[in-house]
Amino acid sequence: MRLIIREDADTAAEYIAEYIIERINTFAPTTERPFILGLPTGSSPVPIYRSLVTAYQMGRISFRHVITFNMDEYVGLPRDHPESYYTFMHTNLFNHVDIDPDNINILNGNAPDLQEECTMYEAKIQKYGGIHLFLGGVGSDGHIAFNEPGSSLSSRTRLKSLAYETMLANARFFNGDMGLVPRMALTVGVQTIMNAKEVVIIATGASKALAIQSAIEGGVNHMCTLSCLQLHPCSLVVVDQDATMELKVKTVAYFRGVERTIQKSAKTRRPLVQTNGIHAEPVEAETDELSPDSMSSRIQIPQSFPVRSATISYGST
Ligand SMILES: N[C@@H]1[C@@H](O)[C@H](O)[C@@H](COP(=O)(O)O)O[C@@H]1O
Repeated sequence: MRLIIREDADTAAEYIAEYIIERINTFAPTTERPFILGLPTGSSPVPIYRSLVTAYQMGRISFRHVITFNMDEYVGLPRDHPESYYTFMHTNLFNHVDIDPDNINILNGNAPDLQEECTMYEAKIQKYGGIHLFLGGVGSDGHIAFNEPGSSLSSRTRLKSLAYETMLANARFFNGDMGLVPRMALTVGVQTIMNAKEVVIIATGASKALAIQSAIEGGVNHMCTLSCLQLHPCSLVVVDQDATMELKVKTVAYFRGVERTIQKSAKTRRPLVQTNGIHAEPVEAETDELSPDSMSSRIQIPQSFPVRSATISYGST
């Protein structure tokens, strides 16, 4: 897992938007070989979608050959309800870019047979050969998609009851009225996300700090389903300063050091290392350039240290 820390929510979102643009453009999708993108809802991804729309308007990205699969949808909320995830995605992204409506996949929370809907969704993802990049957010209790605490780490797309904490958090979208928040949702499973070739998570704000601490410094645990990413060969978590508040100084220093090393290596333009089928930056020992105000400046970094390429390169464990 890699952790990228940015000053605030906007710069964290900007980082991810640029990352997605780079991934899609490098992939150079076509009709025969589309890019398969998993997408989340929630307030955290909104600035990412805003940046993607701007990039599209500037001609920097096209969604013509991108196929999307959304993470989840409420059960029983009409599709055109202002708070349905269908409406959210169209308002924030799909209505503003050149995506083919046939390439948009969102679970139907009003399907006559919800189990069948979930089974078909999984099958459709498989049909396309899996998801290339799954973007996600995280709940304050560490849930990913709607995989609430206690979810099976081997779960697939299915019907879930929402946790009280999630309903409380989402009540803000329903005029603060808990009674209006749907109690159930369809959601991709933890394993559905784990099967993506790459997973990128946005987590911003102090309310996510405990979840981030648990997912990064704790063990793999079904009470914080985001922690499953520790087992993913290519996962990236992008946070703002506030979301790091519960992390150890040493943890923050380590991940900042990794990023600096990668940036330095990129500048020297050494040949790329291939890790898990994805291009990675080469490894180089970190020796200097600690900014005086960074937490890392209080930590002694040896002149050189052995680093496994998989530890420090993009797509690290
Ligand atoms: N199902 C969604 C999650 O996918 C999302 O990550 C979470 C956090 O949302 P926010 O970004 O608004 O904090 O909200 C909901 O529970």
